[in-house]
Amino acid sequence: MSFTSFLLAGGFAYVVNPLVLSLVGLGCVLAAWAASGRFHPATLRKHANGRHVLVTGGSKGLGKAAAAELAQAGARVTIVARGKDVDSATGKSSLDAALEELRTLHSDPSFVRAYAVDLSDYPAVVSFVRSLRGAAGMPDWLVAAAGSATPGYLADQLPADGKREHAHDWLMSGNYTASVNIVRAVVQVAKETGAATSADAALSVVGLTPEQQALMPERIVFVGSMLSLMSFVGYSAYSASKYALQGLAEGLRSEFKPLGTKVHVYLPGNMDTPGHVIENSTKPKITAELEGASTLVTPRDAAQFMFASMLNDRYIFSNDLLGELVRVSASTSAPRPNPVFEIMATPLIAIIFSAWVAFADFSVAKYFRNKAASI
Ligand SMILES: CCCCCCCCCCCCCCCC(=O)[C@@H](N)CO
Repeated sequence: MSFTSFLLAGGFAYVVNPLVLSLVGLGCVLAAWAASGRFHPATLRKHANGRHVLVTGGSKGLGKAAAAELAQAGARVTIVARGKDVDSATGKSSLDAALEELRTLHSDPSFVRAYAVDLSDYPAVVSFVRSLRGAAGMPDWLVAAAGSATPGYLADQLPADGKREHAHDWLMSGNYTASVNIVRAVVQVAKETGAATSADAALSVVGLTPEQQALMPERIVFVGSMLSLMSFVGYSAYSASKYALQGLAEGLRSEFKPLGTKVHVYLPGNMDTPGHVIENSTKPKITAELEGASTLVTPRDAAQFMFASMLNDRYIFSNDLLGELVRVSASTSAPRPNPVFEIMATPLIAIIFSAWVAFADFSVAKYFRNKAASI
């Protein structure tokens, strides 16, 4: 064997083979991802028809789009939002407007309900769940879609005058605390049922007696973001709250499994929503430039992808192709739907992702260099 053919054989074994394997893995991962996100209205109808679904943040954006799909699928839908913002033209809050709109989509308008609740206020959330239980029963599914984004540099988001309420605090309360509160309130109201007997103690699972277990939802989906698994300039406050949500979901996925409660985390990219318009008003230019890599989707497409993936029992998923790559390369305790293909694809994704991070650091440096040069 000549030295050249030795090198070629070595090169093939060490570079081409792994590359081919990685590409095959990636192809299979992406094919499975696309298939699991394909929405079939009949499938949602089959699973959601007659179920009671509670949607937080249901007055706008993804929450409202999700509620619309559910209403069309014949679910009993309850939306919750703060409901404080009143449209000066119509005199109606976004919550009332969404309720009206959703009722037109349902074959039985009385199946759609709306409650104005500040989800960051735990006692208020508990009394809401108590009254919901009386009015419509406990939810079969819980879609925790409440949240918002106010990007900005940390140096521009310092607490003013010792005021506690600033981006790093209120994104935590609006995105994380609001979501954990609704889950805790549902569990708390479930725990108010039935006096515990000694038999219950033996049969209790993760702190709930059989009677209480029956009141737990079948599915809980937390709406995170691609920024639950990565971050960059301008998103420190937002991303922290979305990482927190992801950690919560990861713990609860394991804990609620013996109850038969399936936990999911959805990691959308950017969506064409009222919230997106607001966030763009405080978004640094460089932040917008870096996230340009993800495409804007309609909340309806995002909601459909979410339900399709949930019903395919994906635990953590993104509708964005880059989001799927980020998920596959993330090192978490999330179960993998296709472990073999994902492990095969990982080296290639890790190379692309590292290149992106280097590119992002370079872009940030260049942005501020050019900014300084422009004056
Ligand atoms: C192999 C992997 C390559 C990785 C490339 C990463 C691309 C970065 C795109 C980040 C987009 C962030 C979208 C979420 C935005 C969001 O949640 C807020 N705008 C809130 O609304």
